[in-house]
Amino acid sequence: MNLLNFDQNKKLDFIGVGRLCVDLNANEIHRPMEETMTFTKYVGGSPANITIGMSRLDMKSGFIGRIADDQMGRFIEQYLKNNNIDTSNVITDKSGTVTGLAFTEIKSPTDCSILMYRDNVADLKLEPNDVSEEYIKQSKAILISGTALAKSPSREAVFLALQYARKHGVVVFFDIDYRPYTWESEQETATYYNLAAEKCDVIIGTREEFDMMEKMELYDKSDDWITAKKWFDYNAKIVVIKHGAEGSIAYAKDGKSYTGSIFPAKIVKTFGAGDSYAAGFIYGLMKGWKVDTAMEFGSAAASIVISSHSCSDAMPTYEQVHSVIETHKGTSAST
Ligand SMILES: Nc1ncnc2c1ncn2[C@@H]1O[C@H](COP(=O)(O)OP(=O)(O)O)[C@@H](O)[C@H]1O
Ligand SMILES: O=C(O)C[C@@H](O)[C@H](O)C(=O)COP(=O)(O)O
Repeated sequence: MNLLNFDQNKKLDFIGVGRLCVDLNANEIHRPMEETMTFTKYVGGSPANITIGMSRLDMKSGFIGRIADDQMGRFIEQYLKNNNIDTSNVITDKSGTVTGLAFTEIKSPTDCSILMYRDNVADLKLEPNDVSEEYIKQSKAILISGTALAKSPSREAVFLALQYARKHGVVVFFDIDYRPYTWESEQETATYYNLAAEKCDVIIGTREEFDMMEKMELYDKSDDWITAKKWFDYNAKIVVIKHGAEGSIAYAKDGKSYTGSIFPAKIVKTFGAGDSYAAGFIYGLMKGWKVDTAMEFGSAAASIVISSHSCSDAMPTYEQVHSVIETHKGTSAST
């Protein structure tokens, strides 16, 4: 029995919801931001990156979000179009908002950080009115990213998207994508994350992100199985907990669990691992693969992106991911 049911009659495969931003990745790597002089501009924002990843894997994709009425906003829209992503539900915000910027600092392959400029950003102005029931209804799956829950009206827009998805049998993927700087308090954060997670079919997050959601629980210490099983009483069929270079673990509602291996990488920077893993993993599940096969595909996609300078632009094609898997067949790169 399939854990997830993707309605093959729907004309779109996948819709990303939420943040469309710009990444400015340091060109002079292995030095602190203070000494970095030049940056390369890429489309960014976790759900944008994942949707670009899905489109590179030939999934028919669209996006629901707001962009700023500025040069950066137009750059994002054009890039999505160039990547075959339907932008009919990407709205230009005319209220004077700006594009969210993420400056990345690459001090070493393992010491990377992000400096965010997110005051008055267009993505958080997404309104319930922007969310079309008809559009969501015609997709096999949607992806919600937690950062869009941080502020109204984007928060309400996401809950409406979740409601439409559930009503029309659209599979909901939830990438926790917790960015502390967008939130007011830990209690507020945990409250909205938990409310959203209840409505999702697949929940993907790092151990630290799930710990944030469990702030109000009385657990002594974090435990992946305890984390996962709570969600099977709601709508979840699969819960994935990512552990960075140690790989990942997935629990399924049917009681099975799967350990995800990692692939060796010539790491340039660590960010982008989660977004590329998500794209590869979701692709595998949508193809009807077994959970561990989808995890392997996600890990191989991540190894490609962390070996590259960008997140969005480095999202791999099927052939690229397949070639990494073939190259490492039989070697034990796994945890
Ligand atoms: N150092 C690494 N080498 C190879 N693969 C990695 C490395 N770090 C992360 N990955 C891959 O990317 C996945 C997601 O990474 P993780 O760091 O947990 O997520 P996030 O980027 O969301 O914090 C991991 O499960 C693993 O497959
Ligand atoms: O999500 C953002 O706003 C920034 C991303 O575009 C950025 O490149 C990044 O941090 C990706 O993060 P990850 O995939 O969760 O590691």
